[in-house]
Amino acid sequence: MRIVIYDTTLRDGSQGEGVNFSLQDKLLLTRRLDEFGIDYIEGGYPLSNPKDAEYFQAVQELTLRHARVVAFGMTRKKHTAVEDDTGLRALLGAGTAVVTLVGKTWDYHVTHVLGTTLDENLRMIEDSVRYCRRQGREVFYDAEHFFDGWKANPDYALKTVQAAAEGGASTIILCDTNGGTMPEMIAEAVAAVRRALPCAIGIHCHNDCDLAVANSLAAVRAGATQVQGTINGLGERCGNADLISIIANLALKYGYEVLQPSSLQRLTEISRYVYELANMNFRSNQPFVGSSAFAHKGGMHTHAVNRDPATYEHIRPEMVGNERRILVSELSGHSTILTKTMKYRLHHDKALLTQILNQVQDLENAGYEFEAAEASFDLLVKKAAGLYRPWFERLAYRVNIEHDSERAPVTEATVKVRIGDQIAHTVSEGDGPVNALDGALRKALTPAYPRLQEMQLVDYKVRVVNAREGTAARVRVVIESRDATDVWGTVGVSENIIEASWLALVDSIEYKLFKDSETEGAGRDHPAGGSDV
Ligand SMILES: CC(=O)SCCNC(=O)CCNC(=O)[C@H](O)C(C)(C)COP(=O)(O)OP(=O)(O)OC[C@H]1O[C@@H](n2cnc3c(N)ncnc32)[C@H](O)[C@@H]1OP(=O)(O)O
Ligand SMILES: CC(=O)C(=O)O
Repeated sequence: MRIVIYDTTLRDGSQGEGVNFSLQDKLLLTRRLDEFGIDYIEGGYPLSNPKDAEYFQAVQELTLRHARVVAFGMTRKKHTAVEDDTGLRALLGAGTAVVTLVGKTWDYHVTHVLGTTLDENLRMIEDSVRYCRRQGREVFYDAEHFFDGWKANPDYALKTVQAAAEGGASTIILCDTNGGTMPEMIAEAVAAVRRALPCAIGIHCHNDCDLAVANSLAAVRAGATQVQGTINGLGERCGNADLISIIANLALKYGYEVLQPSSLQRLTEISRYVYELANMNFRSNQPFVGSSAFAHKGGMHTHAVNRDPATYEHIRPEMVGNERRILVSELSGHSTILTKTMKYRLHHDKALLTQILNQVQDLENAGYEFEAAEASFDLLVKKAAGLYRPWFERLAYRVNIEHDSERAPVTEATVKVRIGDQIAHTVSEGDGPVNALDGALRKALTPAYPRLQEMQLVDYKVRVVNAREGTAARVRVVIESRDATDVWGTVGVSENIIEASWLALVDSIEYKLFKDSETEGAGRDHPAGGSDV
């Protein structure tokens, strides 16, 4: 059986705190959602603002393969003729073949928010739906607060959706607008409405009890055939139902047909695209698509996963476009170290693996953390295995910050290193100490290693690791770097934040030099004429 997926990231998603899509963002996302295979894309609320109204004009220029774009609006104002209602005029002006109308279900909302009678609300619903139908639109009807209305006054709640059906709505979507309903209640009400109405039923849940996904699935099990939600669960208050989890669960756990055959493998990609577009951080523990969703840290887990991933994975990560990761930490056992050092073929040397494991545990005890610093771990392994030869020798560094009342602080770093038999002594200014050190170190090294120009530092995180010691506490600095092909993390720990940054920075540069020499052939560019790796 096929379940229709209705995405409201561009409308309800943008009602989430901190979410604001530009017109260009909205058009880009429309194209991506279409490519991903979404059936209906709710593009916005044309009455609300000029950007949304403009979107519906601009979107007509896009050639979409599959998705249908939907405009959203509310039922006519009380005691207003449909032809004179500005909301309906804006909705129809959007020019979409499908419109979604939201109307009131809960009697309390009708009397206290709309300030009208129960009968007038029924007329508002039926008139509005019928009018849009007469204008040639397919109409979806969002029954706002359906489940609260059902609890308070089920007869009236049912009359409101019957009015929408009378008006000609093709699908009635039951909304858990306040997100406070439990799954059994959702299932019971959906089944009851399904028995009472001739049209298709949909579900639209909010996540205030962290149940929006479970509630949406319960509704489908009770007969709903359309699911509304947003990518990554963006939306008002605690958000909407997360379509990422809904799509994966419908397809993989229940075997429903959803979207297109290739959509599932693109789930991780679309999730991350929306985070990027919304300028939000990824949620690493997000089910199915988070970077930790298939990350194994506990030594016992890694041991078993090496034998068969199904021992600690409910699905194969590639089914949703994600990947398995093995994390190194103080919780690692020999199997983790073995897996992470596979490329060095150290499996025969149990003593060395134990030495590396002990070193990781000691360093983590001293404040290091290798989970996000796999490049520093790689250098540690090289050193322990005798595979490390320095690309340069660090002789000295100095950082100076000058600040007077006349101008903003100026940071200057000086670095002295030996490369082969040459000494390089360089100076650089920067936005801050790390930026200045990075600049000076590169100035010193780039003439010998030009490919360092390809890399850049993309993230810098600092954390106090033993806060009770006050200013003598150690700090951990994690730096993320990237070049055209890879992203890597390095770590440094010290009582001095600049020294911790320097350690992480040097690791980052050394890792890049080793990485390039390993891909291009051992020894390339190495001042000693070749490394053993
Ligand atoms: C559950 C949902 O998420 S529904 C979507 C909610 N989304 C938004 O509110 C975002 C976009 N909203 C907006 O841009 C504005 O609120 C607008 C343009 C829709 C309306 O703006 P305004 O006319 O200034 O009204 P305002 O926002 O103050 O109040 C809402 C009005 O809608 C009326 N209203 C609310 N729901 C309905 C409905 N289903 N049918 C008819 N009228 C309704 C209210 O009674 C109120 O009208 P009143 O001031 O005449 O009493
Ligand atoms: C329609 C809608 O967004 C809601 O009821 O939550």
